[in-house]
This record gives sequence, structure tokens and C-alpha cells, in this order.
Amino acid sequence: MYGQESHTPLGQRGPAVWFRDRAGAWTAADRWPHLLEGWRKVQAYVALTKPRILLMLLFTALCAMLLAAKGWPGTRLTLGTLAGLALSSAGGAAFNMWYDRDIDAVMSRTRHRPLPAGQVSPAGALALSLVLLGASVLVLASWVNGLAALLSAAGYVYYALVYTVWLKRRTPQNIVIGGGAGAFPPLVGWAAVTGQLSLGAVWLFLIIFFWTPPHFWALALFKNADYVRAGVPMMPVVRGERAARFQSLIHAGLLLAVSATLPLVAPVGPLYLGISTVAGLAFLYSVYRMYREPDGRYLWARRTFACSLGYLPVVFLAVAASGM
Ligand code: HEM
Ligand SMILES: CC(C)=CCC/C(C)=C/CC/C(C)=C/COP(=O)(O)OP(=O)(O)O
Repeated sequence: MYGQESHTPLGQRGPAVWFRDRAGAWTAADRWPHLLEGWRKVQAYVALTKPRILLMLLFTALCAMLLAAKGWPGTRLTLGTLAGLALSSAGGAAFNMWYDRDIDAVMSRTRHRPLPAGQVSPAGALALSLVLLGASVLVLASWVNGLAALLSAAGYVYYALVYTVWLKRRTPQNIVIGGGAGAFPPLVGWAAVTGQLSLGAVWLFLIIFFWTPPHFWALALFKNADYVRAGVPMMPVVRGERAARFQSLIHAGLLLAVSATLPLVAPVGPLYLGISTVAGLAFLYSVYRMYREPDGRYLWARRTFACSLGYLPVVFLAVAASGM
């Protein structure tokens, strides 16, 4: 190479090294094009796993473990369970992205995902999904226990096959029934600690189960055009906004009832009851305002979606605190 090297500005294609050629003109040469390409691929594969949702799923499992163990369940068990569950949830998300690549390409919210954007091949996404599922079963069966491995694989199957393949494009009840998939993590966490399931675990499952419809329909209301374009029969598309708003209210009411009765089936105390009641009433209020909002207005729908993202960690934190 000729000439002296200068600092490395970030160009269109990433870090470059600038040289003066023999004639004295500045020219750029990419230093790490392959490294950069590789890094972009890794980022695309990570995006296939829906990482932010994954974190919330893991958080609910961890809180269930803390309650089931009535304290810290042990570092080895905790890491093994969260690693195994992360693998199956990530695998489920990659399967969903693989199967839904056609509709993701026509929805504004999802058209930049790795498959529609052409960053990952369909075969690559499916392969990743299956490898992750296999790795999850191996990790949980060898490191935790058979029931946790079975439940985590069942969560994958529920999300991939029952929700994504079977229900999502067929019925406006897709979220109500399919929402069960995202409620599996507390079951996995509970089974990891105790080796069995109990009513307490079922109640934690039900909290996420009843939380899911208002969480999703709030978003579907203000993203309705996307689902119409993609031909996905979400509640606001098929039954109309009124039905989606009303059904959300019903589910938020059931959510409050289930969360308020957790102390009857699990060792949670007054701190939990106080926090979950305040959070539940706040969420119910938001869903009620969304219900009262006229069609075509989405201020409270947006607020309810945001509120749903705050509600779940707060309530599960209260669950975890009861176990400590
Ligand atoms: C059938 C069940 C569910 C459906 C249909 C659903 C749907 C959605 C959708 C469409 C989004 C917007 C994502 C985006 O902007 O691209 C979202 C965001 C989110 N969901 Fe759900 N969800 C479900 C269940 C869950 C569950 C069980 C959890 C966790 C326990 C969860 C956690 C989250 C989080 C943390 C976000 C915000 C993350 C982000 O902005 O990427 N969801 N959900
Ligand atoms: C225990 C275990 C393995 C659970 C895995 C379950 C899992 C990843 C649940 C998440 C549910 C979810 C975010 C659905 C998104 O709906 P969508 O896929 O219709 O949303 P999209 O339009 O954003 O793709």
C-alpha cells in the first residue's frame, strides 16, 4: 500500500481506510468488508428472534421461578432454564417470521423484517428455527428437567403451528386461542423449579392469557389498515372496531379477576395484591377509555398498547417480590 493512513470515517459501506495514492489523491479502501457483512447477517438473524418480546417472555419465566422457589432458585438452574426457554422462544419467533414472510412483506410495520427485506433466505430462517428448537430441548432436558423441556417445546409448537399456521389466517379468535403460546414461559419456569405444575402456575399462565387480547387488539385497532391489506382476519377487520374494543374490555375485566385471585392459589402476599390491583385498575381504565373512544379515534388505543407493555412487568415483578 502506498501513502500514509488517515482516520477511518464511516462510509456507506462501513469503516474504510483512506490512502494517498502515488499521484497524491485520497482513495478509500474497505478494511473489513467481510467482517461487516457477517455482522449484518448476525443482526438479521437476531431480528428473526423478536428479541424485545423474548426478553419479556424470559422475565415472566424468571418471576415465576422466584415465586415457585420462594427465593433465588440457584444460578445453575436459573441460567439453564432461561437459556433453554430463550432458545425455544427464539425458534418459535423465527418460524413465525419464516411462515408469515408473505404477509409481513405487505404490512408497513413488518416489511423491513429480515425475510421481506431479503437479508436472510427462507431456508436459513427455517433452519435456524429448527436448530433452536432442538438446542432448547437438549439444554432443558439435560440441564433442567423433562417437564420443563416438554412445556417449552409445547410453547414452540403452540406458537408455530397452532397460532401461526392454523389460527392466524383463519379466525378472528386467533389471538384469544393462540395467545396461550406466549403464556407458556411461567409454566416452564415453575416446572423447572418444582418438577411439576400447580394451580399457582396455571394462574400465572391465565394472567398472560387474558392480558394478550387487549395488548394485541389495542395495537390492531391503530394498525388496522395493515391487516386489511394483508388479509389477516383480526378482530377489528372482521367484526369491526366496536367488537374489538368490547372484547378487550371483557378480557381486561377477566385479567383483573384472575390477578386478584392469585393469592388463593399461590403464596403471594398483600404487597402483590396491592400492586396488581392498582396496575389492573389502571389498565382496565385505559381499556375502558379505549372502549368509549369513537371509531376512527385511537388515542386510547395507543395508550392502552403502551400501558399493556408496562402492566405485565409490574405485575410479574410483584409476583417475584412475593417470593423473595
Ligand atoms: C398472540 C399473542 C400476541 C400477539 C399477537 C402480539 C402481538 C404484538 C405485536 C404485533 C407487537 C408489535 C411489534 C412491532 O411493533 O413490530 C407486539 C409488541 C410487543 N409484545 Fe406482543 N403479542 C402477543 C403476545 C405477547 C406476549 C405473550 C408478550 C410477552 C410476555 C408480548 C410482548 C410484547 C412486547 C414486549 C412488545 C414490544 C416489543 C417491540 O416493540 O418490539 N407480546 N406484540
Ligand atoms: C414458550 C415458548 C416457546 C413461547 C414462544 C411463544 C412466543 C414467541 C410468543 C410470542 C407471541 C407473539 C409475540 C405473537 C406475535 O404475533 P404475530 O406473530 O402475529 O405478530 P407479528 O405480526 O408481529 O409477526
